[in-house]
Amino acid sequence: MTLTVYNTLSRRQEPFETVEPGKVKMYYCGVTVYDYCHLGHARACIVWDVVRRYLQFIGYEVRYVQNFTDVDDKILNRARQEHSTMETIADRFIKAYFEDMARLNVKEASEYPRATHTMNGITRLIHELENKGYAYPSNGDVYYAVRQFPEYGKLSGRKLEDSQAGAGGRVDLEDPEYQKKKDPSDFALWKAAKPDEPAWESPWGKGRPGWHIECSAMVRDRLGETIDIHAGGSDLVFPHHENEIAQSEAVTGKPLSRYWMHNGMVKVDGEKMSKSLGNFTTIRDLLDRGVDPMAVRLFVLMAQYRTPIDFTDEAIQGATNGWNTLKEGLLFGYQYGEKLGWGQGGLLGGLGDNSFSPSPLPPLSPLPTPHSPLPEIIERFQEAVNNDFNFPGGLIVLFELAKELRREGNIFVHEGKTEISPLELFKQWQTLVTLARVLGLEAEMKVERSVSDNLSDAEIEAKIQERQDARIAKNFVLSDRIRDELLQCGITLIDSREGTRWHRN
Ligand SMILES: Nc1ncnc2c1ncn2[C@@H]1O[C@H](COP(=O)(O)OP(=O)(O)OP(=O)(O)O)[C@@H](O)[C@H]1O
Ligand SMILES: [Zn+2]
Repeated sequence: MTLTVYNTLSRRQEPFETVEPGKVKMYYCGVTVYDYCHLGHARACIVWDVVRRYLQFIGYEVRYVQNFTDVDDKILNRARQEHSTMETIADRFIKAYFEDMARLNVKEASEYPRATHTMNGITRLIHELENKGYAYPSNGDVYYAVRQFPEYGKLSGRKLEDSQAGAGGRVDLEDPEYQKKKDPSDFALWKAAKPDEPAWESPWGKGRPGWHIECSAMVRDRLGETIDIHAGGSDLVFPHHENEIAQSEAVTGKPLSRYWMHNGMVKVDGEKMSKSLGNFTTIRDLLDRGVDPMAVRLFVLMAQYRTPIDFTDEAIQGATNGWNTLKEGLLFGYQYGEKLGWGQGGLLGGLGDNSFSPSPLPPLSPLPTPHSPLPEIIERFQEAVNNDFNFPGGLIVLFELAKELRREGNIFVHEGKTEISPLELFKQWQTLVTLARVLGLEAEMKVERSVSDNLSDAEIEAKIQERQDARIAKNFVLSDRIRDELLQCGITLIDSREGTRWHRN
C-alpha cells in the first residue's frame, strides 16, 4: 500500500518517495500578516496540518516549516493607517494567528521563520544570482532576468510569451518599476528604500526584499537545497512558486522540491476569499458565532483538498451536522465505557490505567497494540487516504464507526445491553479515536457526569423548549449547540415524531 501524491509540477499522481528514506522536509507558504486569518487560510492550514499528521501516522519523521511574510506593502499601509509600525502590526497578527490556529487544533509547525529575520540569507541568495548572471541591479532595485532561466514556466505551464502578452496589456509605461526592468516579465528581488519606509542594508543600497525571494531563502536556510514537499494555495502557482523555482534552482542547479502540492481555494460566490478583495469571514468571527472549531475542520476535510469549495451557511451547517455524528461516536467511551465494564479485566491496561477514565486518549500509532484499533479498519482508512490524501474517503470509515457506536449507545440506553460485545465496541471506539486524531478531530467530555444532577427536570425541559424554538426558526447552529451542551451535562435527547424525549446518562 503506497502513498501517491498529485504533483503540480508533473501534472500527475506519483508514488511518494522522499530524498531521505523515512524523513519528510515540508515547507508551506504561510500568511502575510496584516489582518486576521480568514477561512481560506483556515483551509490551507488545516489541509497541510492533516497532510503532516498523516505522514507522521504512516511512520515518517516530518520537519514542517511555515513562514510569516512580515514585510510587504499591505502591512506597511495598515501601519500607516494606524500610525503604527510594520513590526507592531506583524506581531499583533502573528499572535492572532496562533490563537486562531490553536482553536482549530492546528499543530504548531517545527519552525516559523519570518522574512525580517532572514535578511542575511536573502541578500546572500540575491548576490549569488547576480554572480551567476541571473540578476541585475537597476537604480537601487535588483531584478531577476527570467530569460536567463530556460525552464521558466515549467510549474505553471505558462510560456514567457503568454505572460508577456498578459503583461503587455497591463503595463503602465510610466511605472518607474517597468522602466527599470530589462524585460517586462522580470521580477524584483530587492526594492530600493522609499522615504519613511523600513529598510535594510544591502550591497545595492538600503531597501527591502521582494516577496518571492524570501521563501527561496527560508527554504534553503531551514531545510536545505532540495525538499520533499513544497505546499501552498493554488493561487501561488504563478507567479510565486514559479519564481521561487527560478531563484533557487538557478543557484543550486538542483530541484527545489520533489513534490509541489496546492490546496484549492475557498470561494465566496465563485470568487476567491481574500483579504485584498474584502469578501472574507474571519476564523474568529465564525467561531465566536458558535460554530464548533471541529465543524470547521470537517468543512475543510469533507472536500478533496485540491478542489475549490464554496463557503456558505449550508456548507457550515452540513459540516456541523457531520461533526455532531462523529462527536457522539468519539464520546461513546466516556459515556458508556464504565457501564460496559471497560475498566474491568484490564481492558484499559494498555493505556496505563486500570479503571475507566476519559484520559489519557489512546496513543497515536498505526501499530496494533494489545487492545487496539482494528487493523482491517485502519487499513481501509489508509487505502483511501493513500490516494493523494483523499480525506473525504477516509472520513467515510470514521462515519461508519461513529454511527455504529451511536446506534449501540441508543440500544444500551433503552435495553440495558448492546448487540455488539463490549470488547468489540472498545476496539471500535479506540479505532475511531485514533483515526479522528490523525485528522485532528478531537472531542472532549468537558463536564463531569455529576453535573446532570445539578440540572433540574424543569431546567432541562426549558432548554428543550428553547431548542425547539430555535429549530422552528431554522437556527440550527443554536439548536445543535443546546443539544451538545445538554449532552456534555450528561443528558441525551432523542428526537421522534412525537417530540423530544430525554434521559440522564
Ligand atoms: N481563499 C483561499 N482559499 C484557500 N487558501 C487560501 C485562500 N486565500 C489564501 N490562501 C492561502 O493562504 C496562504 C496565505 O495567503 P495570503 O496571506 O497571501 O492571503 P490572501 O488572503 O490571499 O492575501 P491577499 O488577499 O492579500 O492576497 C497562501 O498559501 C494562500 O495560497
Ligand atoms: Zn512562498
